[in-house]
Amino acid sequence: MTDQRAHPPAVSSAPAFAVQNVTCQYGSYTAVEEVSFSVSSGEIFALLGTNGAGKTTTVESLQGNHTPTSGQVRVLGKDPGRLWRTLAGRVAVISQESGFAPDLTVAETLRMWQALNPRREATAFAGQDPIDVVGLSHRRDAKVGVLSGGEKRRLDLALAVSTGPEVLFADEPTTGLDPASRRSTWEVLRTLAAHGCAILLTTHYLDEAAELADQVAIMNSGKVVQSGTVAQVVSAQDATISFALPEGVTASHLPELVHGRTDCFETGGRRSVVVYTGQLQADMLRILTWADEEGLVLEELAAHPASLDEVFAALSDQDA
Ligand SMILES: Nc1ncnc2c1ncn2[C@@H]1O[C@H](COP(=O)(O)OP(=O)(O)OP(=O)(O)O)[C@@H](O)[C@H]1O
Repeated sequence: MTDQRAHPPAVSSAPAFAVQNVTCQYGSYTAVEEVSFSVSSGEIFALLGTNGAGKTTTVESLQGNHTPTSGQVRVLGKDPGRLWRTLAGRVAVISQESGFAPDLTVAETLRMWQALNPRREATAFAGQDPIDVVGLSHRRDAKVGVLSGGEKRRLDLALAVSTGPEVLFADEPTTGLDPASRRSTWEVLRTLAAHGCAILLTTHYLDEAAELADQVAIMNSGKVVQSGTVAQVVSAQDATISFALPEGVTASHLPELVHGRTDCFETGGRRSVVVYTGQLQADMLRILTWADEEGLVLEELAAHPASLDEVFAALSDQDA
């Protein structure tokens, strides 16, 4: 699979879209509180969070569908609440609810869309039929009403691709897709970004965010509680070192040896230890030096940085 991210994206200095100190209230209930982020051309930004964290409300304010109680929202330099129409064709939206006419075929739906939203020149997938790009060629003449959920998602993507957008708001674009379709959607998103499109991705699939996003923000109870590159976000969580305890060695040696906390467990009559550490390199060096000095062989020795799933679970647990 070609990694389009290997080519540096066309990043300009002005953000393609941004929210600054945005707060959204429904009556007295604060759904989004002082949220800020800014995304440049060619970047993929993943907005993550538990159910009800405030992602949709934030995205709706970027789409001009929700006016924040306070703060500023800009898309391609414009206030989307007032000037959404002027952004037509330049901004594409993949929403969770597709509003397609069920009696039109896939091809007719695309033609109607293109008539309403003229395509920009020299964009990703120039010269290609968007229906082919998303792998819907075999359903070109099928009525939209009979498409499966996954096929409708792909039609959504075809319409988004068809105008060559500068900004794409993609709300859970791979929900309901089989693994192969999911991967091909990732390729399409990467190609759009490689051609300068700024993408806001909301997803509950953390592997998807880890795979695609240049930046992520994790929301919880209306606030951004962690943000940065995936590497920065996972570095905030402890890494693990694990190994089988050699015969005659007890885990009580380890707390003095390492910075992190240790856990011991037994499986199949074999005792193993896990060290949770914020200082992976230093603790690994201490463990290896200790084993070397003691003449021990550490079987099943492994080191793992934290995953986005673990960071997400830890932040959700804190809130709980
Ligand atoms: N129109 C509304 N009136 C009152 N409360 C609302 C309204 N819309 C959303 N909320 C509340 O605001 C909070 C944030 O909702 P939002 O839909 O933004 O969350 P989300 O992160 O997108 O969740 P999910 O992952 O479940 O889609 C939730 O507690 C929700 O119940």
